[in-house]
Amino acid sequence: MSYHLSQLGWDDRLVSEFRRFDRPDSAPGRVLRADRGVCTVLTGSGVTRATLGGAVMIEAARDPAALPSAGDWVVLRHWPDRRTTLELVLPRTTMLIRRTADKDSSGQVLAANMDVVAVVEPIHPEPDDARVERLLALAWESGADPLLVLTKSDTTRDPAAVARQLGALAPGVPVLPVSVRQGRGVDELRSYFTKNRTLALLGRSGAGKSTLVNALAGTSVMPVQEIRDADGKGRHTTAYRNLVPIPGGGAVIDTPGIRGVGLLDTGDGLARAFADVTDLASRCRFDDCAHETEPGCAVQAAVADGSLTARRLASWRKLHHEVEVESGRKSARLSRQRRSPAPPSSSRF
Ligand SMILES: Nc1nc2c(ncn2[C@@H]2O[C@H](COP(=O)(O)OP(=O)(O)OP(=O)(O)O)[C@@H](O)[C@H]2O)c(=O)[nH]1
Ligand SMILES: [Zn+2]
Repeated sequence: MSYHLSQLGWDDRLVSEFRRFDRPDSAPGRVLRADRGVCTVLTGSGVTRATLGGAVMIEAARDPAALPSAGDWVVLRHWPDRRTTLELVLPRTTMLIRRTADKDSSGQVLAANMDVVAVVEPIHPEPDDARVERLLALAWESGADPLLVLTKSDTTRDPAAVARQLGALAPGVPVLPVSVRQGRGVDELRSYFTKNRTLALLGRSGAGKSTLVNALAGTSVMPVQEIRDADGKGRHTTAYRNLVPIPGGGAVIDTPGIRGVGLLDTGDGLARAFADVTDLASRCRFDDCAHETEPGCAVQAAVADGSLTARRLASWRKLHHEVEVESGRKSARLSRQRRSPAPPSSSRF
């Protein structure tokens, strides 16, 4: 398939970023899939596999978030021995980042440069309020526009009622019930990545993300295929790609079905996901109100009059606590890094 990078959002900003590194043997591309040490990249002349160049490895050793991820715009270099290396990740406009399990609280980038992040939550089995809240905080934190997609809407008689109910957990976020089975909501979802934009899907395994990608792309692109050589030696190829270019323009990024994601909230993702609570808190009598037994606490007043549920307040507290603990760990890591200076920086190429 020949594909113009402009249909994936390659624009003037990226052109000028790329020009700074342009050499006769280099080419720009977008990462379709990132594996350990090797990426599948779409360039103007097709899909290619690239191993990570030295500069990228050095950077990633210091900060795993520097590793290329699906959606990244990158600079490739073609070598005389036909190898292709990924030399540089161009600056990201947005990124979905989760906290990894290691005790250093570093981040893993799930997707980059998307315009919209859809939190995908199934209506069946029962939607999980806390998961929706957590994923929405992650979506806000990415810098992209959040959207809440409720899949399998054919499993309930009144999808609009479920949308209203979950909409209360998503202030300022459009809520879209979708059923691929009945073909409902799919066209509306498509409108989020027209004009060469990129939509990322974030949700638990089984939420229906692959089914959605297939419906949006109009083909069966998602199922994982493992092709083995006839001799059974196990050359392992997979058709699976996290970023799927959509015929006619735009792209969808399917993030891995995640069991749980740790928040790595360095900006205002949590505050925006809980805009209702943040707004109440700004109206408490004391600036440092802990929203417990203080007089004039607008948050507790809202719980008392039923306009804020105790469950949502508890959820907000829990995520806040998590972020505070993690940022404590992160500053410990940064001060350790400062004590051991980085190796001298090498040239990019
Ligand atoms: N009733 C109904 N079932 C659906 C719909 N969309 C998906 N499903 C079912 O939900 C299940 C999970 O769908 P997938 O698309 O594989 O989910 P996923 O989010 O990609 O899961 P992972 O690949 O594990 O990340 C499958 O059995 C689908 O058939 C829908 O619109 N209606
Ligand atoms: Zn208060």
